[in-house]
Amino acid sequence: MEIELRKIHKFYGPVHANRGIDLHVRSGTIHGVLGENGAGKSTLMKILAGATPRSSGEILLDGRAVAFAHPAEAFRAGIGMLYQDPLDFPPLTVLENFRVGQPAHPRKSAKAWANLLDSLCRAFGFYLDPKAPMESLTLGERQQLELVRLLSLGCRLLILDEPTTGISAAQKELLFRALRRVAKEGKTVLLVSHKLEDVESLCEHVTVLRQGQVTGSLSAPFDARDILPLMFGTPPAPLHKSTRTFQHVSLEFLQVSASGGRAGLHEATATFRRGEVVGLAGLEGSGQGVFLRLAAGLQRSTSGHLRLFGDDCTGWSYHAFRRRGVAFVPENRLEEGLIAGLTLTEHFALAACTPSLRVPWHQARQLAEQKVQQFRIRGSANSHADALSGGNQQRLLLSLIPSDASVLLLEQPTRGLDVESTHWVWKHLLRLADSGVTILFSSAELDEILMASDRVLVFYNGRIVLDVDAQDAHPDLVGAAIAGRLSL
Ligand SMILES: Nc1ncnc2c1ncn2[C@@H]1O[C@H](COP(=O)(O)OP(=O)(O)OP(=O)(O)O)[C@@H](O)[C@H]1O
Repeated sequence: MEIELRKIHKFYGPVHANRGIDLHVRSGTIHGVLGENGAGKSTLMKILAGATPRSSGEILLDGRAVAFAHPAEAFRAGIGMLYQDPLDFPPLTVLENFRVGQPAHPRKSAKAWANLLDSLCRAFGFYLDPKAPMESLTLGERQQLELVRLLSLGCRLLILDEPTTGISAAQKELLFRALRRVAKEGKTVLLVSHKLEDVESLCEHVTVLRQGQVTGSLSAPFDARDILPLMFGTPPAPLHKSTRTFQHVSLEFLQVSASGGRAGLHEATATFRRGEVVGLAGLEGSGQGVFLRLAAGLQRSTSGHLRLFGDDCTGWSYHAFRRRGVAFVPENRLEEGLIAGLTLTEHFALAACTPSLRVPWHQARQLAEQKVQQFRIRGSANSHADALSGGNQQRLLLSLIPSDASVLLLEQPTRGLDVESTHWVWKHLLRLADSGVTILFSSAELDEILMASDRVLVFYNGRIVLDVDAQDAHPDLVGAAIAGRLSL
């Protein structure tokens, strides 16, 4: 399917998110759309997928002008979009999710649907248990299911919004192989990303957006020196880490085991100190998620002990951890971290958690306005959390971290952020660490782990298999540990 977008404009009230965008994508190609946070990429893709109306401009599919009032219309025209957080139904099984949107075949048995799913998965090298509850799947697996579902429904243009954030390197490789195959079969793929490496390894063409406008279109082979100025104007400043020493113990894990995730956690022992930044690496579901949630009181251990500032905190509730200064920033911003439909002011009013029944609106509003400035959130105190771009939602989440936090636990703190926002987030976090906050974070990006950590813990199959200081954390060593080729 050949796509041509002409002079697309989109206003969200006063926000001019797309400012006359032209985009031409040839049939059977993989085309990248790159841009920093808030550049207008998701808006443009949502317009193409019928999820939001354009303010003006034209869309041509195979030379024919189209107008979609609804995603279902775009879908019927062969356009499918795989969102950053796939739009699936967590309480349903894999097979039930696969059947969503499929035409009714009263005589087609569950077995026949399972066989269809199985054959599609096999073709791409995916393995998905049709009976598994959706909520037990990793993000990468949820993506795989959505991909085969969209293809089985006859999509000829696949739009993927930041598909490689939060998935493992192995899952990324599988996904890229699948997308190359899809393009070879003549389908068109649009890949929205911040990551040059993804575009370099997958795309034949790339269009770069900045502040709602196209700043350039390039064809492979790409050179980062050409692309970065198109994305950011001037290249972002490199991250500077101060050298710190760590003495006082804040958090301890002593032989802690727990169930949950894909591999659970087995006899984890580790000690963390004030001011230390510790990166938790590992393939998705290798135990690092369970580890963070245990430290936040969101999950209970089955054996072992946890200590917080010397006190045994095994079995404490989330609120007990919270009262002792533990703050948790989840990966799923809109599902767990923020509340869609509530404004920034309402978020600060909720976070204030006063024991009285009176809501401190005035203070909450002032705080929201102050944080918008301080965290450079593109929005206002009245903006709804779900109306912010992904990067701005992350800034809002960080601005909600209580000022008295002494242990900060973050899942994928820069997931979906561009290079500049990633640097901004880390500068902010390292300032907190400098003031004595212990920071534990998980990330699917090895670069981020190596860039920001004072110490690296690698999880494999539910166990900590490597615990090293940053200066000894060579990419080869950490990579081998992640891949399970190392045991302590
Ligand atoms: N529903 C909405 N209501 C109001 N403003 C919006 C809405 N959706 C997006 N915006 C604004 O439009 C601009 C472009 O946002 P968009 O999500 O398209 O950017 P993006 O390039 O996809 O960013 P990110 O990579 O951070 O997701 C931003 O300023 C954003 O705050």
